[in-house]
Amino acid sequence: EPPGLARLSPGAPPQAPDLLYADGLRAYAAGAWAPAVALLREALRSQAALGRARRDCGARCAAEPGAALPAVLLDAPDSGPGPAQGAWERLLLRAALRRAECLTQCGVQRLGPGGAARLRVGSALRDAFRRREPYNYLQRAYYQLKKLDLAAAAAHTFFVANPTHLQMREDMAKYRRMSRVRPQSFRDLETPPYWAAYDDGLELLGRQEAGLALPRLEEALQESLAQVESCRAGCEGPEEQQREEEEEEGTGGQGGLYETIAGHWIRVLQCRQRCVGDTATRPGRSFPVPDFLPSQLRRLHEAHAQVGNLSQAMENVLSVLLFYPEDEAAKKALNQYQAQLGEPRPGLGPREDIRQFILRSLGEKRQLYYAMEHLGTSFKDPDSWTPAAVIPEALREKLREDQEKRPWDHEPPQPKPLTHWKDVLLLEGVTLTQDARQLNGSERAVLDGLLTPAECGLLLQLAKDAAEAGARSGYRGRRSPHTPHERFEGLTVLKAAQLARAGAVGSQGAKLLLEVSERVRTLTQAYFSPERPLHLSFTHLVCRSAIEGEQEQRMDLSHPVHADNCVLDPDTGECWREPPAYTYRDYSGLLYLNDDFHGGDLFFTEPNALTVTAQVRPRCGRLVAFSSGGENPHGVWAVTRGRRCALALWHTWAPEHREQEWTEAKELLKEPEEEEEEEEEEEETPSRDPSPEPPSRRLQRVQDRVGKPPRVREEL
Ligand SMILES: O=C(O)CCC(=O)C(=O)O
Ligand SMILES: [Fe+3]
Repeated sequence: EPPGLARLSPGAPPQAPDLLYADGLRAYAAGAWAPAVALLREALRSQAALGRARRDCGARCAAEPGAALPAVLLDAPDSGPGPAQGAWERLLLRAALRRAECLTQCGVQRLGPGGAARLRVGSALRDAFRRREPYNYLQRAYYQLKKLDLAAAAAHTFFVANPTHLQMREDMAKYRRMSRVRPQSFRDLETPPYWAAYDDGLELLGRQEAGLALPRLEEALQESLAQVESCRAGCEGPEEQQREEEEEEGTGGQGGLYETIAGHWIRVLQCRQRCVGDTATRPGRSFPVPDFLPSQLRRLHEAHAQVGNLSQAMENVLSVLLFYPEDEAAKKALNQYQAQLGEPRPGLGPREDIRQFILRSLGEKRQLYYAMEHLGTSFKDPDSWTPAAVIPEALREKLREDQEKRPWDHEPPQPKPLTHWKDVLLLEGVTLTQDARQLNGSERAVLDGLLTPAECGLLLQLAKDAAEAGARSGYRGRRSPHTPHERFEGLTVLKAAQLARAGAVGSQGAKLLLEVSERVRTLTQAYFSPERPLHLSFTHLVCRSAIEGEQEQRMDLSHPVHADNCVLDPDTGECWREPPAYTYRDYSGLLYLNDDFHGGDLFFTEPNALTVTAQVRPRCGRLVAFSSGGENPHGVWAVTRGRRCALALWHTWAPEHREQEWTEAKELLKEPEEEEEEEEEEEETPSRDPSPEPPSRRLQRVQDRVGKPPRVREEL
């Protein structure tokens, strides 16, 4: 029997997560897949049970009369005559003893002998669980057991929290290629549901569906608050104490009774204050959604106002004002709602949940600032709404200085509305393969999975058909403008639409070209420019082919090093944003369609145009996106065999440089049915589309040619 299985006797109280995990990994290493799965799952279950028990017990014991703090102690120490000297000490410590007793009993009831203390895990393991490491092992074990649905779910769960994990990226691609894995299999087994509610709410709002968005937005807010509570309960657990011991190790943090109590209490408060940020940080991200709660309240009041729920709009906007009393937009909205409501409604105030939340948080901040001023502890206030009055005078000056000195500490480097990221990461299996850091640059990214093999096939066919149509009309594939050793064919979206209209190419391909360019635009905007819309300014499908017999001793490039929106001077490294460069291009995208050619890798260089800093191999569905300026000089190595096709497109912030042809092409490609609706009586003119073929069949043909998705037997 593999090690550790004895731990899994049914009905027994949960075992310690770290022991289970260690046994699970041993079983895994021994290739005992089924026990590995059982143990790893039990480790996750036990860890979750521990969290739940702590939260529930915390809530229950806080509500227990004997264990709650006497009301008299809840007032500030200087608010009038308190209990007689020495009495508060007795009251406080008696309540603490009683609370500890309650928590211990509750833990034993919920988790068996030893309670929560028996299950506590070290910080390294806690981090591993936070990083969702067990899911990486789980997915492989499931895979070995041929449980592909679960394997894909586990892989996805891990990948969500580790979006740049290289191995998992490849594994994910393999799962996607497996015909027996359905898209629904890629589900997240861990992310708390409030993110789904939050994303749904935003999406519905984006579609002007305020009525449908409201329940989701409300759910998101309530569930985020619940998550904050759960996180806060965790702050009272032994882990915090342990962290404290670890941090103080070697610093001789041995105080007396009150120093120790105060020290521990400060840690608990610091931990609690971190909870909103934790709740607002999506799995796999380093930074929280900024102003998570106030911004949800803003959306709520606006949505309520839109559907005419004025009193709820009031409650929510008043809640925003609790965070930011000087918020001009909120004040204006408030006046408007008041005017619309007519007579004043005395009962109408801010939301109770938010009022409580703010009061409690401010109380904690006061204590933390007090300790900072008088005990020298540190506290980095995570909130931007803290009123200045809460910060002691003596600290204000210093904090301001720090802020000026180190702005990056206070402004996270990527304060983008992370909601859009969902689209980037999860849009039909798109994955972030390399980010700017991995590509040694500032604004660069490689994303994979934008096209299926069938779609690449369709676009390649389009390029081929268009080239043949050109040849028939006496227009031979030109030599490349960049090198005499290659041929070069470019097809714009408008040309593609015209050819489709004339029946020279399939309209499927032409439509796909439009659709895909929009897909790239959406992703590029989400990734690089979420707060400012990007427009397509130019799109074309480019194929470069090696001219046979002219490849010996080639020294030149397929595309010399250049920047896309400025004229690069390699001698000085400067880049002049002036004509003949296309100065209005802001972001570039290259979406590759194939890899069956030699050479042709894209590379980035230093501004000297010589030193290569990163290199990308084209392949079907891979998008390289980057800012178009002098920070991204790039070129293409010679294509020495075969034909390399890519969709090259540029995005602009300037609406006046939006591609007109795109709209024209869209018009041209409108379904005949749609046109018929407009011009009801028009006869169908067969010349337009000589041999219409049902789209499904045409797609099928492409699939036949590209080959079925390989039934992957590869070792993961
Ligand atoms: O095809 C490529 O990989 C790069 C092309 C390019 O840089 C351009 O057209 O500006
Ligand atoms: Fe370029």
